[in-house]
Amino acid sequence: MFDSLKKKLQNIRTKFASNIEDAAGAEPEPQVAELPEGAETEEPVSTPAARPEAEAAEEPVHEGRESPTFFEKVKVLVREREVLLQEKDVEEPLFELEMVLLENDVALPVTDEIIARMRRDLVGRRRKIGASVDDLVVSTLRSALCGVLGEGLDLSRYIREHERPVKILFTGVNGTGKTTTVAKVGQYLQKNGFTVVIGAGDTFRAGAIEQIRTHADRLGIKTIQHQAGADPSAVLFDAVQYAKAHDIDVVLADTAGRFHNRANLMNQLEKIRRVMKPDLVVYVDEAVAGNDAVIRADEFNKAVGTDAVVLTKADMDPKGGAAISVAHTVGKPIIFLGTGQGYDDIMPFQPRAVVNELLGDEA
Ligand SMILES: Nc1nc2c(ncn2[C@@H]2O[C@H](COP(=O)(O)OP(=O)(O)OP(=O)(O)O)[C@@H](O)[C@H]2O)c(=O)[nH]1
Repeated sequence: MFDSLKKKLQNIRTKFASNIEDAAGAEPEPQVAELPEGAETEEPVSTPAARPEAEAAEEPVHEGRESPTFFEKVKVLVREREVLLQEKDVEEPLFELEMVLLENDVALPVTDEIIARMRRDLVGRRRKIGASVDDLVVSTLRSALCGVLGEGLDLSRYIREHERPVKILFTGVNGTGKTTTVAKVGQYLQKNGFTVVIGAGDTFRAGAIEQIRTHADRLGIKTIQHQAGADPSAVLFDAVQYAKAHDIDVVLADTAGRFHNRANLMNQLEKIRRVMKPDLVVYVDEAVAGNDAVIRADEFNKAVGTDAVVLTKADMDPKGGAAISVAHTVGKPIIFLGTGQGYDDIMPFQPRAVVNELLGDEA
């Protein structure tokens, strides 16, 4: 997943690290204060200009102790290794990062936001480098990426905190993996202890009812269906009634694929919303569509409103641009990533885990 972006980010890390090392090398070394002859009990002090007051206050005080050992002095120096970065020190790697993000389909405003966050975190601020410059780069990059990815949405928790049945309406463009996602989410919820019914609301595409029914039967989930061509609002209304009558926790509503600019289909969706009154409208699109998916999600949200997004086919997406951009652009969380064709191939979207995957690091 996101292999191309991952590899490029690794190169950028190295670039940032080498520029920061150069900048640190150009700074005056912190000094151990000259000790007056015979004054063995003095504290080691680093160059005062290199230390903010708050940190100076954290200096260990060896109260009632003899002079610090040589090892303690060295430890203080390593801990105090700092650098004051200027724009020129990070200009080049920031530009390269910008290019990498754009080439990997990260939307322009999101790229701008990431670069601005990196610049704000690095330039003009005295930063401790400690033992590894790479740690500084990774933590800055991590916080910039987490900043644009937002919080995510824990579906199990949402269901526990809402009145049952919780009604989830899945919408989106044709062929992006909506029906498969409904089945995957059904299994995910069952595994998390919830009961589920599926409404076969795609009455438009030939074979769609049989497709969702086959998935549901395999997973032991009840399907509510009408004839092909029936009014999807009526099907989904019946699914909600069934859930109420049988104390089912969640209704998952499949719908026909549609583009936001197809007025008749969007009116139909509006009617479904009025009749079914979903708690969550989930927009499904494919990660491989990159920026197109982000634009479509945004337009869908403006047209009918969206509460959360699922990005499918993340397993086939080397770039990761849509996954990074969509939440920030639409202002709604990604709830799941689809990671394959099997029912288990679904991953709750946890921004920190995705960033760790991208940076190839543990939290
Ligand atoms: N690799 C991969 N394939 C997926 C994923 N999700 C769905 N697919 C495949 O994408 C194809 C289309 O999936 P569907 O679920 O039929 O798509 P749909 O959006 O319901 O299609 P319409 O009913 O035409 O709107 C199928 O072959 C799925 O197996 C995923 O996360 N990864």
